[in-house]
Amino acid sequence: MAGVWPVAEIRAAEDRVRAGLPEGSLMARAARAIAVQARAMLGFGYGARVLLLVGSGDNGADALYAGAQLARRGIAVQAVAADPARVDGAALAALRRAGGRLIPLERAGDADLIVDGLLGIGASGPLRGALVPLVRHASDSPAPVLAIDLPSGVDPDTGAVAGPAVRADVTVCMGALKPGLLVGAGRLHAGRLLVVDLGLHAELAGLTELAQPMIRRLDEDEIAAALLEPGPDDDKYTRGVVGVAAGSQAYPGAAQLCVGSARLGGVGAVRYAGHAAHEVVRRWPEVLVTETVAEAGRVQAWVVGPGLGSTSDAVKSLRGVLGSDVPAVVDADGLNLLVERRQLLSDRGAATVLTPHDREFERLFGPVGTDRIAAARRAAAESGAVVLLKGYATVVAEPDGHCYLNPTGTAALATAGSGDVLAGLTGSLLAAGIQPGLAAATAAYLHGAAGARAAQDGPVVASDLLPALRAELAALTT
Ligand SMILES: NC(=O)C1=CN([C@@H]2O[C@H](COP(=O)(O)OP(=O)(O)OC[C@H]3O[C@@H](n4cnc5c(N)ncnc54)[C@H](O)[C@@H]3O)[C@@H](O)[C@H]2O)[C@@H](O)CC1
Ligand SMILES: [K+]
Repeated sequence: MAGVWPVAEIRAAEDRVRAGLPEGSLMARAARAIAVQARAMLGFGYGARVLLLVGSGDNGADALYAGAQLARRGIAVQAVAADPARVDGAALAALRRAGGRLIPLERAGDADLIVDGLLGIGASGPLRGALVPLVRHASDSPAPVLAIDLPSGVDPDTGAVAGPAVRADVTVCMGALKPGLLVGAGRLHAGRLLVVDLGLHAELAGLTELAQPMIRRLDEDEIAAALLEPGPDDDKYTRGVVGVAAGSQAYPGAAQLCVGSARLGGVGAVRYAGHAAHEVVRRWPEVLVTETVAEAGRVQAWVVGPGLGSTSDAVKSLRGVLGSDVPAVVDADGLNLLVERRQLLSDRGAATVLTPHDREFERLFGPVGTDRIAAARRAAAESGAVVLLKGYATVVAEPDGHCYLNPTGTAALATAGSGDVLAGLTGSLLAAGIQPGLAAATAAYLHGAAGARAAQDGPVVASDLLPALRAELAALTT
């Protein structure tokens, strides 16, 4: 399990760990890890050329100490400083002793690797002053980029990028994951993530005295563990039945896609209620169909909304689902109908999962803004529902503030019908008995992984996600 920690908590944990160690040893550990990764990226040693971009804080000092280690191995190391008068003196002396040089940007030659040591967790606001041309230099260079702790220009807590920012191939993250590496534009800028163990995690757990970190990123093993496998005593009812109230005469495809994925989340059966019953049963003969939610019979969770439209029948379906005493996923048209009917949420006894994209979110809760985690948390607290805020990195927030940041996904998932598949899958995981926040996070993970899998074979349309989901589930559970 990977905890993700706000900068203030990481700093507090670092201070405690540092207090119990000899001076400089944390930074030495950081520098070693950076140098090892730099050499791995170079693929060769002697004669390679490395350019360090050096800021005025400890991020810059990390770069200089790592550069010193590289220079000792015969690598030609040049350093350019944002402000030469404010670089860490001891770190610069170490680089010079090892044969590295501080030069003005104009004299920087071609490099085989650029190390971004401009800003780490001390960053605040958009890049200022001399940092901007240095970041431009990195963007214009064909050399791969290793970012120390965080790509400079990315907000450590939110991932927001408000101006020029480093695009890293690899980010060597110090001690603990920061939200900015996993969410918003920051995720795109971070590239591949490696976390260096600085002994912070015990301190972080102790500081917060929480059973679970407030923000988490689930890994493959946790997803596999969340998926409940049927036992020998299970039948179709004990495994859970999911109800789908989606699609309409105008949008029968949304019903087919939503039901298509609802079949895959480990339930024993799927019930469909709506005006696309004919199309659903033609595509998926195993599904039990009715015209209305009231006629559908017992289910353990509902999905309502995809392709539902805004007719009086659509409103009836929404009321029927939210009036039930089982967990429900509300997506797409269901969310739009909720805007004028917020009472339906506050009257609920059972759990609700809302799955908005940004525009749907804005209609219900106001603008998302640059802090996607804070936005999802605010909406969850306000609505009492689990809020799954879709995006390149999907955020799932629970009403008490616990969050999951989804690590999977691909831009290829921004395609019509993709959300219908996500909603159906979330509903079936709920019906199978998984807790709402975990069900939403698991669905986002599987959906993202299925998208990436499907994208390997070419352009992705939503129907492709169904076989890819099956393959993903098989890979996880066998
Ligand atoms: N504290 C520790 O024990 C450790 C810290 N480490 C490194 O230290 C880093 C944090 O160091 P610092 O706290 O010195 O902070 P940073 O090195 O991130 O930068 C702080 C400096 O940048 C300037 N700055 C902030 N935002 C700016 C902006 N938008 N434009 C231009 N300048 C800006 C500030 O005025 C300040 O001088 C971590 O990210 C990590 O790389 C590691 O060495 C591991 C150990
Ligand atoms: K950096």
